[in-house]
Amino acid sequence: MTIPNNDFLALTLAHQEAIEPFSFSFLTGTAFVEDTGILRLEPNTPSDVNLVLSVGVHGNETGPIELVNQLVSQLLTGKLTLKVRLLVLIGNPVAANQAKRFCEVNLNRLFVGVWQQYEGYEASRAERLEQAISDFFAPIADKPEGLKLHYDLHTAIRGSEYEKFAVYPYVENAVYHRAQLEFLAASGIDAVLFSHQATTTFSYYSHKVHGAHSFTIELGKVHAFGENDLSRFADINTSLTTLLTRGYCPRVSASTMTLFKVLDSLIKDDDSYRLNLANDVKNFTQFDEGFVLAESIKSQYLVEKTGDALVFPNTQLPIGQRAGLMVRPITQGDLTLN
Ligand SMILES: O=C(O)CCC(=O)N[C@@H](CCC(=O)O)C(=O)O
Ligand SMILES: [Zn+2]
Repeated sequence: MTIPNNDFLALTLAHQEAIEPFSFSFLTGTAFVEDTGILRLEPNTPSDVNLVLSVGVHGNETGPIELVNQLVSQLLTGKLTLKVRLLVLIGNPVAANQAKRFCEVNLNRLFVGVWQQYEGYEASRAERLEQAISDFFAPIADKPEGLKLHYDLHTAIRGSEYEKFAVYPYVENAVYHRAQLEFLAASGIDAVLFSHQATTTFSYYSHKVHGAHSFTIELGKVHAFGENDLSRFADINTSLTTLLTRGYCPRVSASTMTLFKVLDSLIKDDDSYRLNLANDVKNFTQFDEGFVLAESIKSQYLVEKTGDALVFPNTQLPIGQRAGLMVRPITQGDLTLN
């Protein structure tokens, strides 16, 4: 058995809950469909590069799903030669079939074991996705030369002053990886946010638990299946193609990217919680010092310094969840890079 038409996305959507595992050979490797939306490709020639590409952790963020599905198809048909170990994860196939961000709970808040506190589809899917990554990295546990990479590709709910941006998950020693920043620059990323605290996102999970170089990467605005202009992903398509077929991360100077440190997470603390901004305000909109950006009967958030900006504003979520990230521009000189 193979993947019909080399279309892993179609197979996944047609078997959204489960699929019997199967494997087959293709020109430059072996493919293992391990579960629905979980595909491992092993190259014929051994590689120290172990790459996880996850997409559709939010079901309605279809652009990256189409992009990665196209790359997988090109590998399976022999148009591209596989030179790295690759794990492709379509995060939330059930929500994707319903064109929804999630069914019951936001999957991207359930990692690092938080799924244990929940029941239902997303909780079991978070457990399955963590297991898939653990299994994928297991063979290189004792190999210091093994490079672990995880790029979790998303699209954002609203427009953005920086169309493409990455979230660098919290790094305890605050030493950041120059080569990975340069890879992000080569991938057409316009801005990077450096997280200030541990979270329960997928990218934080693979960094914290597996020591991977891991990022949430936002590639533009959400569109429905079939309505994405894949030419807008040309830079990351090229950089991922180089990584897959040559086995290294292409790099250009990181100086093209605007860098931000995350100052605060805004937390929805009550049903009365609201953000004082128009619905169509873009990510990275800046505010003046003292502006009351968020308020509820329990709290008020005043902008600390003129120029501080807001990313991911959203109040359509349960109490206790993140309603936005406050960020402030920094320079490369503010960072320790290795
Ligand atoms: O546009 C939005 O408001 C959300 C887009 C999105 O899904 N972003 C991720 C970021 C994850 C991270 O902080 O690393 C999310 O909210 O899960
Ligand atoms: Zn998302």
